[in-house]
Amino acid sequence: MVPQLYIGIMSGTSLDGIDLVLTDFTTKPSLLGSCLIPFPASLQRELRSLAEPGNNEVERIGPAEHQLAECYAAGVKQLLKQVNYLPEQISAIGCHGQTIRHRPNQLQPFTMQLGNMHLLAALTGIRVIADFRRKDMAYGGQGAPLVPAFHQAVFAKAGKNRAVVNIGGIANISLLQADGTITGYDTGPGNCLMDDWVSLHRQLPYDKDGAFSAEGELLPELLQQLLADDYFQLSAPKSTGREYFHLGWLRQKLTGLEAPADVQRTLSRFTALSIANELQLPNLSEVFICGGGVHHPVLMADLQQLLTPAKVQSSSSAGVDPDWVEAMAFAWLAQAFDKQLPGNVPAVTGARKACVLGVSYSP
Ligand SMILES: Nc1ncnc2c1ncn2[C@@H]1O[C@H](COP(=O)(O)OP(=O)(O)OP(=O)(O)O)[C@@H](O)[C@H]1O
Ligand SMILES: CC(=O)N[C@H]1[C@@H]2OC[C@@H](O2)[C@@H](O)[C@@H]1O[C@H](C)C(=O)O
Repeated sequence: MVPQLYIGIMSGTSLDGIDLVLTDFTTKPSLLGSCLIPFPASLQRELRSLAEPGNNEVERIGPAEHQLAECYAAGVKQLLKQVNYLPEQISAIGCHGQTIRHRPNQLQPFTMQLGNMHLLAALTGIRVIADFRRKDMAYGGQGAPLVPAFHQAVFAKAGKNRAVVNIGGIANISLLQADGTITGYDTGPGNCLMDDWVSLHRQLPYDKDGAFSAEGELLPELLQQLLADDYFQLSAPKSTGREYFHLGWLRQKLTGLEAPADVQRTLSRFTALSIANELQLPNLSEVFICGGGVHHPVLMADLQQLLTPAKVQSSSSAGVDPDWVEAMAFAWLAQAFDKQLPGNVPAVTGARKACVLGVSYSP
């Protein structure tokens, strides 16, 4: 059997760094190695700033894409060294790129992921598959979320209603039903508002182990304000991003008199509720959590309380490391491209048809 080794690269909305995995798809998907490359601080600042509509973006995108490709390539080199593989043994890299704008609902919808993929192919000597979202959008889809097809491939179990929840910057769910049907969408913020708030008040990049949330008391009125936002009333298909859920959005809901720790506690409850409200299915037996939110104990405890009797657990209990699911999904999408299999799920994104997603960049 010819080995099918694919590298997946994901740098998500949290901008915490670049996730890389080497995945073997020769039989069932198996993780051979992984690493996280932090962004140089200046690039992280620039990407954060490019994700907010501002000035002179065209001139700034070029160098940012170049530097991003260099960081992705350095990550690939580190990963290959770590697992002791050579570039020529790798079938392809599936690279998500860095989302700086996602506007699926306007008259001329668009989504933009940065990364000079030609340069990544040239620097690594490995073929790159990228630009996964825009074909789905060309057929009327949201272009997101795209992980549900991969979630189905690895988490679905005949006869069981299961849900997979990715809690990154933004949270998205996949509902894998007993009869094989699949739905899913972005539920709203994952960690992004908690990250913004703890960074403002404690100068920390994130609420490590939920410590700041655990200090505060729930503010029921604020919670209702947050949940009353229009996004939560929209029906699926729907997807969102940092251009919608950001500090300015949160500030509009505050009186200014709240204690910071109470706001943080309320944000973690709000995140849990905005996810759990979408998972109220009869006979939902298991909920698998992946993404960085799995490490936030206050959030996880709230989710378990809100979803009982379903069992809320890390995706590791289904044999998939929660920190690498998204990067594995982009390795999986690259192998789907090579097999010319559809990567989107029209019932999820709203696209008019199932499509092979991605564009190939040869070295
Ligand atoms: N020990 C921890 N305690 C609390 N929160 C944590 C911990 N570790 C990670 N996180 C949270 O997880 C976030 C990163 O999650 P992840 O890497 O899944 O996001 P992402 O992939 O960038 O986002 P998205 O899925 O929206 O693209 C951090 O910003 C932080 O909020
Ligand atoms: C436009 C974009 O980058 N969306 C991301 C983001 O992060 C989580 C959520 O919002 C999801 O819609 C998507 O990522 C995953 C990988 C997806 O497409 O399934």
